[in-house]
Formats: sequence, structure tokens, C-alpha cells
Amino acid sequence: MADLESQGSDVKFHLKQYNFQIENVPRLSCTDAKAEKLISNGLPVILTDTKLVSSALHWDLDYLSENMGEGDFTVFLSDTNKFMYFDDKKIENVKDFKQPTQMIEMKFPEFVTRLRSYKEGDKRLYMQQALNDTVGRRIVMDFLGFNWTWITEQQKKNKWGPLTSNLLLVGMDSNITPAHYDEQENFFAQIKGCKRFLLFDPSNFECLYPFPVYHPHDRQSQVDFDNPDSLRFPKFQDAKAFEAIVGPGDVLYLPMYWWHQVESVPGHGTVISVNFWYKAGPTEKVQYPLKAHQRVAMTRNIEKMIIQALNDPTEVAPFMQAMVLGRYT
Ligand SMILES: O=C(O)C(=O)C[C@H](CCCc1ccccc1)C(=O)O
Ligand SMILES: [Zn+2]
Repeated sequence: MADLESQGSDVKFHLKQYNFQIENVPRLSCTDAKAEKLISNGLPVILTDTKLVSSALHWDLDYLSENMGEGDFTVFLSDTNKFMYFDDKKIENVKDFKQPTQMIEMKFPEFVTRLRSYKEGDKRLYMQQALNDTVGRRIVMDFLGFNWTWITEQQKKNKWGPLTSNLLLVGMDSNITPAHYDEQENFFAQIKGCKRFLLFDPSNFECLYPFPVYHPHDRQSQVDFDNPDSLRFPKFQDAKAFEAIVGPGDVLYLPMYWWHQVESVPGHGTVISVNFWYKAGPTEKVQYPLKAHQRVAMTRNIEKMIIQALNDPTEVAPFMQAMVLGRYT
């Protein structure tokens, strides 16, 4: 992919500015021992030469239209450029929950038509669909052509669990997936256009104020990065971000539990990515002091136990406040 520095000026120019400090994620060859070390230590790294999705670098809207087959694909519509994920199974837990996006199913050619006829003021579109066996045979061939040797070797070396899915992401530039964390290891492959990741290690849990576990926005930050409420979220300004800008052919290793906000860089047209989500490996032996991601997992388990024990989401906050306020604070 063209050296970012040459694009650096305009790419940097378009990028949104935030108050928290930002450092760079290393960009390394996958043959570099430093890259292997970062991955084995659960630290993010951009790998420039994995050839993981070289067989898909020719994907564009016309090719996908012709070859994605007759299936229906999940497309999110948003009135803004933000596409905040929500778990529809948890909507009943929150009174008057307002869905931030509308989810509709459509054929790929219809998606392309709507993308191409988009004009200012229309709802923005973002296709997020796990690749499945309904796709046409050319896509199957491209998929089989992924560098499975390399990624399977990584899966084994790092003792990850099985590959759970490959999410195909086709969106408009300037689309944003707000800050959240996932509970799976992720090799994120960029195919077309550029994406800017803002990454935060799991110890930023206290600065990013995730929604309650029972909330549809579980795992997402409550903080609006464009207008942070410093009264409700005073520690947000202490968050420590790492930035990774990925272009076609780049693969970002996004460790499990690491927070990330994903911004499709403006000015590059349609943005296409495929991620590779792996289940975690066997839980590592608990050693003290606990690692930040282990504390997050523990916090989640305790919240889930309380939700189950009380059997009523509205009782969780009062219960926890009664347990902590005036006793542990
Ligand atoms: O690969 C990742 O983890 C990303 O966050 C990529 C992100 C879209 C992911 C949407 C999503 C978020 C949470 C649960 C299920 C789906 C993007 O590229 O915009
Ligand atoms: Zn994610």
C-alpha cells in the first residue's frame, strides 16, 4: 500500500482531532520477530505484508454486485455518520431504548444502488455481514485464496480458539463505529479505502465508562467522543489512545478486550474490510496482580451474576449502589 507518509498530509488533515493523547501503533513486516512478540503479548500491531487477503484486493462494488450471490445482506442505516452496535436481545432490558440505527436486509445490487444514489441528508449505509456459503463461486475462490497458512499458524502459535466468523464490512467513507471492545481476538484486514483505529488498552475501562452489561450497548463506551460530558465522565480525558491507520493489504492485530473506535477516512470512497474473529484460547493461569483484561472479564461475570440473582435489570443499579456507596466509597 502506498506509503502513508505521502498520503500523510491529506489523511492527517481529514482526521478528527480529540483531546486525549495519541501514540502510533507500530507498522511492521509479519516476518519481524518484534511483530510476533507484540502479538504473543496481546499488543496491537499493523502487519504490512501478510498477503492475508491479497486474493480479495480486486474487490469493488461492481465485482461484489456480480459475485456476492442471491443472499440477503445485513445493512445498517443511520441518520448520522455513527453506527453504534446494539444487541437486540437486550432491548427489553431498557425502558424507551432508542435504536441508534435501523437494520435492514437487502441484496447486494440494491445496496450498491442505494450507495451510489446517496446524497447529503439521506440516511448513511453500512453493510456488516458475516461471509457465509450463499456467496457466488468467485467470492468462494477469493476466500479460499486468503493466506490461511499464515493466519492458522498465528492461531496455533498464540493458542487461540477456533475462527468464529469473517465479517465483511462495506461502508461509506466518514462512517464511524464508536468505541467498544470485543471478547474475541481479531486480525482486521483492509481491502479498499483507509480506516483509522483509535485503540485503548483494557486498563482504560475506567476512562471509557462502558454501558451496563444488561444494556443493548453492552461493551460500548457511553462517552460521545465528539462531545464528552466531563461531569458524568471525568476520567475520559485521561484515556490513552494508540492510532492505527490501515490501507489496502494492511492487517491490524486487534487484541481481545482492547477498546477501538473505527473511522473510515474521508476522501477514499467506499471502504471494504474483512475481519477474522477468533475465540480466546484456554483461560490463562491466574497470576497476581490480575491483568486488566482479566479484571474486565471478572467485572462482567459479577454483573451477570447480580442481574441473574435479582432477575430484574432495574434493580441492579440500586443494589450495587447500596452495596458500595458509603461502604466502599
Ligand atoms: O472488527 C471489529 O471488531 C470492528 O469493530 C470493525 C468495525 C465494525 C464492527 C461492528 C460490530 C461491532 C461490535 C459487534 C459486532 C459488530 C468497523 O470496521 O467499522
Ligand atoms: Zn470491534
